[in-house]
Amino acid sequence: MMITKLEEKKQSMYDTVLNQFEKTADLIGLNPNIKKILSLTNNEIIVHFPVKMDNGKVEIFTGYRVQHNNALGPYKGGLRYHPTVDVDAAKALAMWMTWKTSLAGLPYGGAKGGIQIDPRNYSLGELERITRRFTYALGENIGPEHDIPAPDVNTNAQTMAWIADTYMSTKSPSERSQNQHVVTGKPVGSGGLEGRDRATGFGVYHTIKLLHRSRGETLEGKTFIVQGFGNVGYWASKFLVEDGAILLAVQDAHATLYNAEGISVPHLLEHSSPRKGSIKGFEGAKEIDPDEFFGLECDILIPAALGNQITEENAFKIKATVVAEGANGPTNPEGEEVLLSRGITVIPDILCNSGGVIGSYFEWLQNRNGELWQMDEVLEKLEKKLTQVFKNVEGAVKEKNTDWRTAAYIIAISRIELAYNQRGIFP
Ligand SMILES: NC(=O)C1=CN([C@@H]2O[C@H](COP(=O)(O)OP(=O)(O)OC[C@H]3O[C@@H](n4cnc5c(N)ncnc54)[C@H](OP(=O)(O)O)[C@@H]3O)[C@@H](O)[C@H]2O)C=CC1
Ligand SMILES: O=C(O)CCC(=O)C(=O)O
Repeated sequence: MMITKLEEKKQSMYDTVLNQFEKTADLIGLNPNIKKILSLTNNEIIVHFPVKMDNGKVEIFTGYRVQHNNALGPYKGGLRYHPTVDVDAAKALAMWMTWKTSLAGLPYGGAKGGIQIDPRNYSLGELERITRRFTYALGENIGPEHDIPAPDVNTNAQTMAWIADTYMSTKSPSERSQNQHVVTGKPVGSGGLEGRDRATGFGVYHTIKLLHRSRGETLEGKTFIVQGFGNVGYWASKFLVEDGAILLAVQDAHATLYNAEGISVPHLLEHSSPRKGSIKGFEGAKEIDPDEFFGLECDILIPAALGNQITEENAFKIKATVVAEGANGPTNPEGEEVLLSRGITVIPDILCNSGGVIGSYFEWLQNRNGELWQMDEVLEKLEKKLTQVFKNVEGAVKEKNTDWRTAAYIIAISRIELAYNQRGIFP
């Protein structure tokens, strides 16, 4: 059977996460029974549901929720609306969530899902109806103590508000308010956490800062380039520039922009927001060939878009000395081998972008306890938690004399192994 380019890409995202897992499992001598369990996903839920479009016609949509593992707590992870969403992509992304929540020491497992659509093709009203029908179709496969979705690519606080409202409406009046934490990343005012919007980007920035600090450097004058100017790319850029770094180039799905003098983050946001997120046409930078992006001279590269962007085909071009993975799975194993052999430090996704799920955990606690946390309190707690997680990984890098991803995986997988062993199931 002929494999299309797109299918090859999706296939390799799942291969990537399995390769990373198996490498660590072998390194730490993971109990073979636990290895078997973690190699597979617990549940793969696929739902088909009808939605009436603005023109009166009915379209059938396909939605996914893959629950990888819940040894440490309820399943947790985002929902993505994108044409590349399918069961393999969701499996890979769900596994990454398991490692991420474990590494961060959160009482969660890992899940991911979404709908295979390009949301740009639908009106706001249609997106609302699609989201509500998807939630209804998922039914009790999600739940505040069972599986808690959150925003990911092309979903946001509004999407989460529709999900929470639909899910809560299926409960009896007395139970409704106890179910608000069925999703995190909600709008502030509807149970959302102050600061969850910036939590992932803040984490990307903070881990980059900590890495530089551990080398006796600051971010003042450091140059960086960002792929993706959505939630993660924007907030990471904003915090970095506020700390003295210079944004040289930005790439999204529609354009690649470059300015040797630095790109203004607020101006680029102002330009891109009303145009549904695209940076194309921004006057504060020149548009360059997308193929030039990874080879640009800079200190830090932040992939903050989709998976499998840094591969053996372009890793040799990268000039940055630090790759900070805002996206999930942006580097394939072959690409990483090239980066490491060239002395480039990779801050792995499960550490670098973990600010998002840590923020989600705070929101979940806030809802569960009927509290309202303030922005300064949230950012302080987030910074403290991220610093602790970073130091744990840094310690393992030194102790095991290994790269950052392997160190992070050793911690994450060992914690899950310990939980299984403590239950006494696998002598
Ligand atoms: N949101 C969160 O809290 C978290 C997100 N992540 C990960 O971060 C990444 C980005 O997520 P998020 O910022 O939320 O998503 P958004 O939807 O907010 O933004 C996605 C960005 O990626 C760009 N993009 C899409 N396809 C391509 C492409 N082929 N080449 C270049 N750029 C592209 C989009 O461009 P365009 O607008 O032109 O389509 C957009 O700028 C994902 O990998 C996600 O899983 C990880 C942890 C938490
Ligand atoms: O906030 C969350 O629960 C998960 C966010 C997410 O999807 C991710 O970290 O990749």
